Amino acid sequence: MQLMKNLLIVSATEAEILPLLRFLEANFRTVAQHSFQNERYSVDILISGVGMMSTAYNLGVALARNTYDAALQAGIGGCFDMQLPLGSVLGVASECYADLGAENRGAYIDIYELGFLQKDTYPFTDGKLLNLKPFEAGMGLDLVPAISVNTVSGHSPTIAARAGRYGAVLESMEGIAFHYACLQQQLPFLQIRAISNYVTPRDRDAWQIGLAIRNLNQHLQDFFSK
Ligand SMILES: O=C(O)c1cccc(C(=O)CC[C@H]2O[C@@H](n3cnc4c(=O)[nH]cnc43)[C@H](O)[C@@H]2O)c1
Repeated sequence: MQLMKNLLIVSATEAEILPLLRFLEANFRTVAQHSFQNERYSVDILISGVGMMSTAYNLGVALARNTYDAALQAGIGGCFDMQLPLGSVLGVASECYADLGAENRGAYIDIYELGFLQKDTYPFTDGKLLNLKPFEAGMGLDLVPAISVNTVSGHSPTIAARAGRYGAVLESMEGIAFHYACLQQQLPFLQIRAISNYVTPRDRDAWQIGLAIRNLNQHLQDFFSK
């Protein structure tokens, strides 16, 4: 007999996860608001808010209230690699802070150089939060490095500095909070991001948010339809 898996899906905004919500409403039993079940899965959807602080708080509350077998973070994100098509869906192999530190005129001093955090203090490994055992081995996605920011990169010198320093493929505003909480709880996890925009000087008209949300949610629906 197969045991039911208890999953938490975290999304910053309802818009990013609305198609999956509609799918679950239509195909699963609704047991409470944003809480669904079928024979194989119990799925809670948490709208965590944009940014690391509200994600950390709301995720902490959810993890204190319930016991989960795994957590997914599903959202859109910016991409440093222009060879990857907009709308591509990727998993995240590692996360790191990219704007927690101090400015020194044109230079950036990170939290480690400032001496407030050690690069290898658990759950950090060389300053990164690694996902070494991704949920369902990454759900068929390519796994890439990501950074988290409070301020979306939108100025050429900042973009060049962050791209050079971290070698990341993806940028979001919540990923590190999710990795941190899951690693601390020793909870299997996977962060999934669909590329809504390239990380360039701000050009909101070029963002493909609808395409990214469709592809992200299709990937999740395919997973629950298997
Ligand atoms: O305008 C809309 O219709 C809309 C619908 C759903 C979501 C949004 C967002 O703006 C979500 C913000 C969310 O996206 C992540 N994100 C996207 N691109 C980047 C980026 O280049 N750098 C950092 N974060 C990015 C971020 O995690 C926000 O939570 C709009």
